[in-house]
Amino acid sequence: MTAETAPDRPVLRVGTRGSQLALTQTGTAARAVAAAGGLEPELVTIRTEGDVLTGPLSQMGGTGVFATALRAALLAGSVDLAVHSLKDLPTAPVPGLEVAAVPEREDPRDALCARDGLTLAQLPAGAKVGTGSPRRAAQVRAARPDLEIVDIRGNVGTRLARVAPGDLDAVVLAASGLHRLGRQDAITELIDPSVMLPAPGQGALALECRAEDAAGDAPLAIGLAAVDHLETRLAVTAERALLTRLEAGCAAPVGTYGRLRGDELVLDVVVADPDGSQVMRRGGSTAHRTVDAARDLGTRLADELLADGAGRLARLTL
Ligand SMILES: NCc1[nH]cc(CCC(=O)O)c1CC(=O)O
Repeated sequence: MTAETAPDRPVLRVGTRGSQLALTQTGTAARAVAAAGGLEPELVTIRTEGDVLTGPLSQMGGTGVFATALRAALLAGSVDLAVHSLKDLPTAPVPGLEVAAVPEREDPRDALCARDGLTLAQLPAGAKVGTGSPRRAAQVRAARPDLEIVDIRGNVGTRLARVAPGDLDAVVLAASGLHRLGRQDAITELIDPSVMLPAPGQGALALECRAEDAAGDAPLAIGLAAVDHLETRLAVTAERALLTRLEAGCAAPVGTYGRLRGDELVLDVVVADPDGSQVMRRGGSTAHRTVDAARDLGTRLADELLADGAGRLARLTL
């Protein structure tokens, strides 16, 4: 990318989706890994199934539409590193690949972007709120049953542009994406997690490479170790273990938020009917700050929810 510097440094080929958000966050992550490993980053744009298909995301047939092509490029050796939005990455491990680093998370909250500076509580009855996410729809409906949910999709800019006279009164988007794109000016409320729990992994990135490149003292392994962030890894490990046990995908009506509070790892969960009629909440914590304890916490909360009948809800879509 920066041809004027050190032409003799080995090149790090980094796969990315072509959206503006993907290019921005991949560029930032790639520069950090490359700088720490003494490498020269080069972005390789890969067109994914999720960029090509149109229609509601919740009906596009399951998880991983964004990740599959990047993973194929890693396995084929055409790139050495893939940068994913963690919340779009399927939980099933891929033989031969490893999420070797999870950098420090951005703000995990969802953001309301409404006309006239309005908050969720201030929107008038009947106001139209756009989202393609069953998780967001369920929690908006639970908080404000009088609002109308409109199913939308498209990239962040497209969705923001729908907030216009005669169209939508508001949309809900991830605060992290808006920050990365420099569009935080559009945010009228950072929705508190007590009202809306984010998607598992929201705001975090997953840096994935071939398993044989993840360990040892090769430049890439050194670069990845330098950007890995333990607190974020613990939080997202608990969130993703929950999702795995619920057998829910990234488009499921499941919200969860893990974070350290003092010495404890705390996890909050919501599983909801997308129509807002049923909302199940759960919380738990562990005193052990290890990846294994984080995984156990997520699995345990999922088992408690399943025992209460959450399995039906977790597999519902809009
Ligand atoms: N499913 C789309 C998607 N995937 C990742 C982000 C950005 C947020 C993140 O990095 O978690 C977004 C946009 C959004 O949800 O508003």
